[in-house]
Formats: sequence, structure tokens, C-alpha cells
Amino acid sequence: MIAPSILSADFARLGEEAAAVAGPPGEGADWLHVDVMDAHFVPNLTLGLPVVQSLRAATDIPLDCHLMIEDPDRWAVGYAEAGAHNVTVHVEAAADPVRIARDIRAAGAKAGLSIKPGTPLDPYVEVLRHYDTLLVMSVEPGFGGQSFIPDVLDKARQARRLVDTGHLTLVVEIDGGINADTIEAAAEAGVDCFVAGSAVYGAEDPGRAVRALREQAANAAHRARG
Ligand SMILES: O=C(CO)[C@@H](O)[C@H](O)COP(=O)(O)O
Repeated sequence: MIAPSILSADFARLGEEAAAVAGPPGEGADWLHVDVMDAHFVPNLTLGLPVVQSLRAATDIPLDCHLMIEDPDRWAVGYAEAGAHNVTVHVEAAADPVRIARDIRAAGAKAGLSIKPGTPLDPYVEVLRHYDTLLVMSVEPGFGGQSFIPDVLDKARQARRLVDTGHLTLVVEIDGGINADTIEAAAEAGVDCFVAGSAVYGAEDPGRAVRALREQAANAAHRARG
């Protein structure tokens, strides 16, 4: 799956930017990644609930809301109620991640847990039983256009093993620095969903960029798994 990140889109034209990556299954974006930043958990400020509500009305693409905020325990359910398909919170910010997952699901969305590049996965494996998605950050959260951190692929491989051996049922998602040079390594590591901001919205034709990334990832995953 490919999830273009609107962090790299034109915020004055978000409806059009969503339409630019929309399309039938297998062609358009699978999810639209929405980066919510509060200038506290990360040193950047983006958008909040009213924009998510407006986006929900403007596009049919499932919204993949990534909350880079303090106190997600308080805010996560609001994003589910606003119509997000996935609501992802940071394990480093959540006071009670099991309860948040339960509340997000009760409000009708899928629950995602995100993990920064320096945070190990091991302490959270049991918590992840309550989640639908693991979002492995491959840059320090806060800004688009950063370089991919290859060391995080070990965590993607670990998550893939946990899924393949039946310990967890999760979509393994990766976010940060994903482009034509890095997507194959992530696909070989077992990632299911690739967030791409500048590689999609920095391209002349965002729709074509989505298709090209998906094809590259699918071919790499096919080669890696035989
Ligand atoms: O969450 C973030 C950054 O914190 C990402 O979603 C970025 O928006 C990805 O942008 P690129 O690295 O693909 O340009």
C-alpha cells in the first residue's frame, strides 16, 4: 500500500491534492497520510481536527491520521469520530496505549502505534496485540524531506517476523524518506504500507509517482520472498 503524506502537499489546496492521488484500487493512493503535529511532541505545527473533518468530506481515500502530539490519550478518539480510517499515536507519548487502542476501535477506526527511530520494539510487543498497524518512523518525526535512516529496517524485519509467525496481526507501515532509492529496501524488510511525502507531492505527476512506487515495492517484495 502507498500512503502519500499531505505534509508535502499545498495546504491551501488540500482537496485538489487528495484528488491528485486518488484512483481505483491498485492505482490510486491506498491511504492518505495526515500528519498532525502540535509543536510540543515535535518541533513543528500542522493541522488538527477541523482540517481532518474537511478532508473527510473532500475525498474518499481512507485517512491515515498520524498524531505527533502530546497527550494522545485525550485527543485520539476525536480523530476516529472525525472519520479517520486509522488513528496512530506515538508510544513515546501515550500514557495508556492499551486503553487508547480500545477507545479508537470503539469509535470505529483502526488503531495504530508509532515508534520513533531510537525507540526499541521489544518492550511494546504485548501492547501491539491491541493494535492494527505499527508505524515505524524512518526519520525523526517533525518534518518532511529528511533522509531515510536504514537502521530502522531491523525493527520492520522484527515486526514482519512477529506477524509471519502469528504472534501479531498488524499492517507494518514505514514513514520518512521513502522514495525510489529507499522503497525497495523497506519492501524487502517486509513493510506492507509506505508513507511518501516529498516523493509523491514533489513529483510533477503525483498520481504517477504513487503507481511507480507501488510497482517498485511490489517487485522488490516479490524478489525478496521468492
Ligand atoms: O511524519 C512525517 C514526518 O514527521 C512524515 O509523514 C513525512 O511527511 C514524510 O515525508 P517524506 O520524508 O516522505 O518527505
